[in-house]
Amino acid sequence: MENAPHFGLIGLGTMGGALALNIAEHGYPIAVFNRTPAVTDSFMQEAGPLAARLVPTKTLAELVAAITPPRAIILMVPAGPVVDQQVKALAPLLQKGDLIIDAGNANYTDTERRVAEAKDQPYDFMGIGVSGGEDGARHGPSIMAGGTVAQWDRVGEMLQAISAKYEGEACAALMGPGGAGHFVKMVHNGIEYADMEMIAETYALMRDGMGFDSTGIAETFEAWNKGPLASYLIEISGKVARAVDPISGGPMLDQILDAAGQKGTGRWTVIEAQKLAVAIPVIEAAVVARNLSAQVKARKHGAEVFGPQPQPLPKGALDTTVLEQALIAGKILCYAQGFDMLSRAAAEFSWDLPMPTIAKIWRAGCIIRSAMLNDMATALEKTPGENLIFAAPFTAMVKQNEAALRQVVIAATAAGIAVPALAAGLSWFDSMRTPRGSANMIQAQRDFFGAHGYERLDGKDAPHGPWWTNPQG
Ligand SMILES: NC(=O)C1=CN([C@@H]2O[C@H](COP(=O)(O)OP(=O)(O)OC[C@H]3O[C@@H](n4cnc5c(N)ncnc54)[C@H](OP(=O)(O)O)[C@@H]3O)[C@@H](O)[C@H]2O)C=CC1
Ligand SMILES: O=C(CO)[C@H](O)[C@H](O)COP(=O)(O)O
Repeated sequence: MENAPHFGLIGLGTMGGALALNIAEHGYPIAVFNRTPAVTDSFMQEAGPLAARLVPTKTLAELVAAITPPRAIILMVPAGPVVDQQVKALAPLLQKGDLIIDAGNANYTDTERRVAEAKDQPYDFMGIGVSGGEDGARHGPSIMAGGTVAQWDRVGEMLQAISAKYEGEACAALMGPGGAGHFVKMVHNGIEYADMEMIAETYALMRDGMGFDSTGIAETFEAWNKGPLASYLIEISGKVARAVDPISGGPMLDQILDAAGQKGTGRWTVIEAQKLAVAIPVIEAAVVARNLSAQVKARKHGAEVFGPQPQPLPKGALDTTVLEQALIAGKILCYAQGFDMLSRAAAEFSWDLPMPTIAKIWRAGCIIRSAMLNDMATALEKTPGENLIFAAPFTAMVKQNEAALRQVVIAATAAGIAVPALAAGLSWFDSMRTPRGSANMIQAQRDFFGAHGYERLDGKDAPHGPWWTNPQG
């Protein structure tokens, strides 16, 4: 080997193996370790010429010994206790200046804790969010790093080298200290859930409401991928709609159980949004939809008791242009909520989250990459602190597509086709343009039963009442 490695990686699974090859391909020698040694053997056998820049090791001690200090060791293992176990096992082997980088989908609160714990330890700790799936990890992911400027100065060059490039710009950047990188990755995944759910809702409308076959559905997604909705998720939706089941010979989608899995990042986004008291109803609806999808038996029982839904839409109720416009509106509303959550978190945690940069590093490499993110980056740059729906060109796009979103939600609701995320987006939008809402009723109720007080519109003093403020029971 030409140069001894300064980098190491633990966990040669889907992401870790691909990331190690990507790092080696960019000229950084790297030592690798996997819990199951046979995986390391087959990884090395399949590495081809890149094997020359890889050092396979069979114990953690061997791994550490193979890396020249100061070491940077990437963990690509399941989030949660496994990360703590790995850190605990590595700690006695490390020395001052060594750095552990958790690149999995950690909960940002765990990252904050691990950074704090590292202060009394020989090693340093940072958490980075990586998006792009296996292909992204291998050929260029989007990387949301959390840590100090000194840590970024140390590993940022490598992270930028291996990251995706958007018109030559690296899709890797420092988000802020501690858990900031994992927080941004968490919100990325929340948006990913919502994007996927809204696409699935348009799929249901085409399949159940409009009677499209899989070819019609695939052709629609393919056409949308040439317009404002152009994105990785629309692209793969077209591909999965076209895929044929090798067993039945019919559409693959028709053979897949309608129960969505989830590993937690979407749920965490919703939990953190509630803690911040920020409204992200499209993402919340997407998480709820995954929860409901898993209730396969209950949904079957519901159909037996109440009669099955959905019904086909009346002929001509919707067309693919209206559906596309509804999805454009829903997508903008969802991203407006996601970016709002990020800016509220930045204020709450005193993080200087680089909002335009976040949109920029999501333009390539990550699962939610899309054509729209370039305009979002510009909008966040030109009108900092402004909600995306109030920023050009998105105000105009929402105005253009709002009627279609309403038409779709009304038609779907009438036919019993559940569109929770699209409907949540519309409801949020309606709330955001209602100057006189209904919360005066809530304030009056709160004051009635709990003497919680309220503000008068005319600004005059209003201690309580005039209702009964101490009801029995
Ligand atoms: N898959 C994806 O699209 C993405 C995943 N991520 C995140 O990346 C991380 C890794 O995911 P992924 O590569 O998909 O997972 P895989 O299941 O493919 O790989 C997991 C790796 O962790 C190792 N591992 C599992 N349990 C232990 C343990 N108890 N002790 C030591 N090593 C262990 C496995 O080793 P062994 O071979 O011995 O089982 C394997 O190398 C996760 O945090 C995930 O959320 C992030 C972005 C995208
Ligand atoms: O981080 C990712 C993509 O960005 C992973 O693929 C993650 O597993 C997706 O989340 P879930 O498994 O909950 O659908």
